[in-house]
Order: sequence, then C-alpha cells, then structure tokens
Amino acid sequence: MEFTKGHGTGNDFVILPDPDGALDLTPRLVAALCDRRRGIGGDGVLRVVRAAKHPEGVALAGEAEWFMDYWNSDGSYAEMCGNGARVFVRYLLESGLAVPSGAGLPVATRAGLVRARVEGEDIAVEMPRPRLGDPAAAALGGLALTGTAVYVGNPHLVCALPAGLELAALDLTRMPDVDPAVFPAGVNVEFTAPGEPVAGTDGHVLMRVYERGSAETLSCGTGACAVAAVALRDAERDAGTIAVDVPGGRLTVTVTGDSCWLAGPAVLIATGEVALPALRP
Ligand SMILES: N[C@@H](CCC[C@H](N)C(=O)O)C(=O)O
Repeated sequence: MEFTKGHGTGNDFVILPDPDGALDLTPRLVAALCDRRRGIGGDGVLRVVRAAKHPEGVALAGEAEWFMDYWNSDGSYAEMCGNGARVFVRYLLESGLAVPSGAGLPVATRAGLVRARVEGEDIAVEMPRPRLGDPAAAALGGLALTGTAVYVGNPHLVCALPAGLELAALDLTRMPDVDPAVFPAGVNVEFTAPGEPVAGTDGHVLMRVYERGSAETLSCGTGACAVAAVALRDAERDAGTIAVDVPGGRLTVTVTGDSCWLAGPAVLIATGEVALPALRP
C-alpha cells in the first residue's frame, strides 16, 4: 500500500490514501504502522478518505470532499488532531487532491468541519473554538498540580508549572495521573511555563504534552489551542495571538470572537510502499 510520511512541528503521521474507504484499518494495523522499530513509525495515522465513503464523514460530504480519519499510535482514534489536520491539508494540496481556496479548504473530521488556508510556508487550520472547563488535578511523580480542563473537539488538561520548575525537568515517560471520573474518555495533558515576549503576539507559552493514545509527542496542535485559551483567560483577554513553543518548534494560535486558528509548518518527508501483510504480527 502507498503511504506518505509527514509531520507538523515534529508531531509525525503515517498518511494512507484510501479514497474509497476500501482499507480494513484496524487498531492493530494502526499500532503496527506506528511502531518505530517494526513499522514506519509515527504518533498517529491519517487516512485520507472521501467524506462520502466514510460512515463518520458522510454527513459532511456536501461541504467537504475529504474526511480526516485520524488514529493515535496505540490504535485508538480521536475526535480531532490539529497538527494532523495541517499535515492532511498539505498532503491534499501536494498530491493534487485539492486546490487552495480563498474561502478556506474544508476538511471533514470527527469534530466537524474545519477550514484550512496556506499562509506562506505554513498551513493554518480553523479549529473548534476551545471551551474552558473546570479546574482538575494532575500528578506527575511527586508533583501535584491543578490545571484547567479545555475542550478543542478533544479533551485537554492544561497545567502551569510552579515558578522555578523547568519543563525540561519533567519525566513524561509515563502518563500523568488524572481522575478517570473527570476524564472518562482519557485526556491529553499539557504542562506549561511562561516564555519571553515574542514580537507580534500577545503572549508566549512553552509547552510539553503527554498525549492520550500516543505518549509524549514533540507537538500537539489542539494542545497548543488549549494552552492559548488558558493564556488569554489568564491575561483577561477574549482574543489575541499566542506563540506556543513545543519541543518540535513553534505554533501560533489566534483566537478571535468566534474562531481559533492554528498555524505552523506542515511537511511531507517521504512517500513509499508498505507491505501490510508483513506488519501484521
Ligand atoms: N497531536 C494531535 C492530537 C491527537 C489526538 C490526541 N492524542 C487525542 O487522543 O485526543 C494534535 O495535534 O492536536
């Protein structure tokens, strides 16, 4: 089967073109593809399927030709993936499956319709507007934190580190402890620290993330949107632009009255053939 490998600020994906939804994509196959030793390796899989050919995309088929079928590397699937959407759009454009649109290129996702545009070298996607929830607890080793739950189509918990503690000091080799009663479907946990002022923005935040279904990643687009929403709330602003630095680079989130745009690099690095039977354990 043909595949393309791509990433957005180091959040990497195996892209599978499957326009007619003919591929029997299972959790096991996704996990095997994402295996960094026995497979291609990735934080997740993006299946490129016509909205009309996917049961979860068909309702949006009148508005978007393509459905982003996103899966985490452990074989679970998620409602939304911000970097995935940006890489998905890069793939559509470079493979000629779509052309840039002034009105924004529509893509169907499990969290609804998103629109994308090319901004110079970057791809920007209009995400679901982050919805702030209640305070919630997280623990990492001996560190107990209270963060803010945020929904960006998928669930997040944004935790600011206490002053004096460096992001680099965190051990994110295991999932932070959270209350499963508060997050019954699991949660992506972001840890943040303030960054130096960045020209042209209203704030700058440094972030690391432990993703539901993928462990620590170099970047999380929906996580960056969640972090930006908390930064704006803390600054008592309804709108603004926040630079979010992740281990894989910089994302820029712009929140206005009713929209949230996520922008940053989205790169395709390789195309090849994968022998699916060889992957199956
Ligand atoms: N890396 C993604 C988020 C992927 C989904 C997440 N792991 C979940 O299960 O909700 C992004 O860029 O947003």
